[in-house]
Amino acid sequence: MIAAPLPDDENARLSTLRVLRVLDTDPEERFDRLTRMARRLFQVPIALVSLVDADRQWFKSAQGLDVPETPRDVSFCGHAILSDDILLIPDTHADPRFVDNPLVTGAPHVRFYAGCPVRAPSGHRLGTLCLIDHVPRGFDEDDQATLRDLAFMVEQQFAAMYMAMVDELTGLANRRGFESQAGHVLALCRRKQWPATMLYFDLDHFKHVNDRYGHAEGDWALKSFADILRFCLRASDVIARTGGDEFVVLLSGTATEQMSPALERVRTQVGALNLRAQRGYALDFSVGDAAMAGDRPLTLEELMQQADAAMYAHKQSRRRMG
Ligand SMILES: Nc1nc2c(ncn2[C@@H]2O[C@H](COP(=O)(O)OP(=O)(O)OP(=O)(O)O)[C@@H](O)[C@H]2O)c(=O)[nH]1
Repeated sequence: MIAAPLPDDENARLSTLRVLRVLDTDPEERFDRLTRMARRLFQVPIALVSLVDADRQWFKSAQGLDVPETPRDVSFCGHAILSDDILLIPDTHADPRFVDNPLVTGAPHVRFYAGCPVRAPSGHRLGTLCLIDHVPRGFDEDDQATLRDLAFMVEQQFAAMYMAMVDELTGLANRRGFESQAGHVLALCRRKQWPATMLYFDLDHFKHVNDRYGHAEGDWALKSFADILRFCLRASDVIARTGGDEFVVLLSGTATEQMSPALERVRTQVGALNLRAQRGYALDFSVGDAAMAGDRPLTLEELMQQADAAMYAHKQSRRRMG
């Protein structure tokens, strides 16, 4: 058996999957309708919407299969997300990548597989719409076109989820996405009595960038700052653009005294960007923090309010200093 290599965009792909907050959610009719349709149209026993997570493939919708997930290293879909086109295995017994795969030699005895990648609007391939049969079979151009159409309909459902949770300009979570993700992470911290720190960033004199250099330049600055946050923080930190030039970050398992290196990295990268880009203005920000100690639980709203107030105080003090 040959396990699939990781796609080049694996980190960004996984963070898109996290932002969607779709993993381990209940079945939904809008996806089940499409897998039912696929099973009927192609006369196959199994049709799935599979999402490829770090170590597993998890099924958002499964017709004809009773397990909610399988390990990633045995998954066919891990291979299918490596390209934009359909992965077609007419007979697994004739394919050295799959002939001794446990999903072939044991249940569900995959003999035929066709998987069409399903992308988020950002372009990252999240998983597939796939068909499985217990006997080898052909799959002509017409079948492939139909599978692509159905996969497109699955993509539209993910696009709707994505738009509700993601800031289109920067690809970070939006306010709603942040509240959903951060709420979940904070609940985990409270349960485990881990500390957490919230950072609230607001760009300085950003209106001036828009007014003087134009909206497109303002957009570039916002995207650049978002990239810096992504680069400087851990994949497990929740990062969002919650308003025009406002960004928030929830660092989980991090006490206030441990968050300074992360903040220093952000400062250093913003300084480096200003030197490198020479756009005629210097990007700068005010920032406030709020901490939750492991033994003193706070709500997300309380943390956000405290961090916002601290940011405002920082901005005022910078203004006074000129
Ligand atoms: N280019 C661009 N600008 C935006 C976007 N959303 C909001 N803005 C602008 O962001 C600016 C936010 O300005 P403010 O927060 O009021 O003020 P500021 O100039 O940053 O001032 P201080 O925060 O007090 O330093 C406004 O000019 C908005 O029009 C966007 O998506 N793209």
